[in-house]
Amino acid sequence: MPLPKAELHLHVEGTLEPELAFELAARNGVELPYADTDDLRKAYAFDDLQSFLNLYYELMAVLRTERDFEDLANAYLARAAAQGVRHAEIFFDPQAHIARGVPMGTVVEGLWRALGRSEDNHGVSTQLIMCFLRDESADSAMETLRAAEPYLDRIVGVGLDSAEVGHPPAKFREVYEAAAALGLRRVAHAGEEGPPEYITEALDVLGIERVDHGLRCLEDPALVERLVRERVPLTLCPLSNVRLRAVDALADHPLPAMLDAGLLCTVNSDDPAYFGGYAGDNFHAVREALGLSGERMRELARNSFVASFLEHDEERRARYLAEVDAYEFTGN
Ligand code: HPA
Ligand SMILES: [Zn+2]
Repeated sequence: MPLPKAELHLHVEGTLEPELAFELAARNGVELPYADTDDLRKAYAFDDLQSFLNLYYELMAVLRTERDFEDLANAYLARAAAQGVRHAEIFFDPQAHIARGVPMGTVVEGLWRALGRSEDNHGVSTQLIMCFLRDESADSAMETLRAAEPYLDRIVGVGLDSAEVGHPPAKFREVYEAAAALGLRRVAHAGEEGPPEYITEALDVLGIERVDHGLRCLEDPALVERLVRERVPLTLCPLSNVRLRAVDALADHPLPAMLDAGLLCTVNSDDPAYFGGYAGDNFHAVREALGLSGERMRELARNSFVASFLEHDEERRARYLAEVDAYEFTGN
């Protein structure tokens, strides 16, 4: 049995495996510019975030109907459950679908067909976090928030993703204020490729409660001190960092130093179909490459539940934490 964990940084569109991409392409009559799944997999060699995003947006063309989004989410939830994920807070990118003529309702209702039954079908509790594309305009983000208003009972919070450099968080001040006024939780990608100043700005201007990635905080000791003092969680994605060349190799990942510094680090998969693994694969990989002890692994699992948005159900959080404490260490 794998170590119980929460997944807090997972783009549902990034769980689109090549086999499902071809199946949905055939179902929807979408032509993919790849001969077969092997040919597609050859395109999974990235130099940086943008080279990944190009393929990520291209493959989304196969997602068209509610059933497509339902199938995508169910495929993820089955894999996540098998790797010990007990709770998942799942990002989605509505602007990338709306731009292709797929309405917000199709995306949210389709995902909900899987998420609404996830506890019964997969034993995984879920929440949805709607991300804005930071390389699109602030007006577009605000329109997206308005389009989501009929679905807010299904959305716990907002996030910010896509190409980071050149798109500082403050661009989205008003939309985050509007999201807060609607009672939504707030997170943002910051310090993945962008500078540590973007992390500070996301905290101060956007009022975020968790930092997605946040790796580059290490360049600013005062910021590290603040993140420790304020117990701000970081959702790290180690296999993603290797594939997008934020670190040279997993053995060089600063996770152990970050834990030693007292940062509230969590380990997540980001875009598992593209980066070589799901949540349990990331746990296993850091344990092997960095020689983490069982107690360190347990700390990461505990952190994932501590950092999750389970304030509406503290009993559940306590139950998950008790599962971590009771876990007998053999693998991950
Ligand atoms: O890793 C990521 N970073 C930024 N945007 C993204 N959108 C999907 N995955 C990512
Ligand atoms: Zn991400």
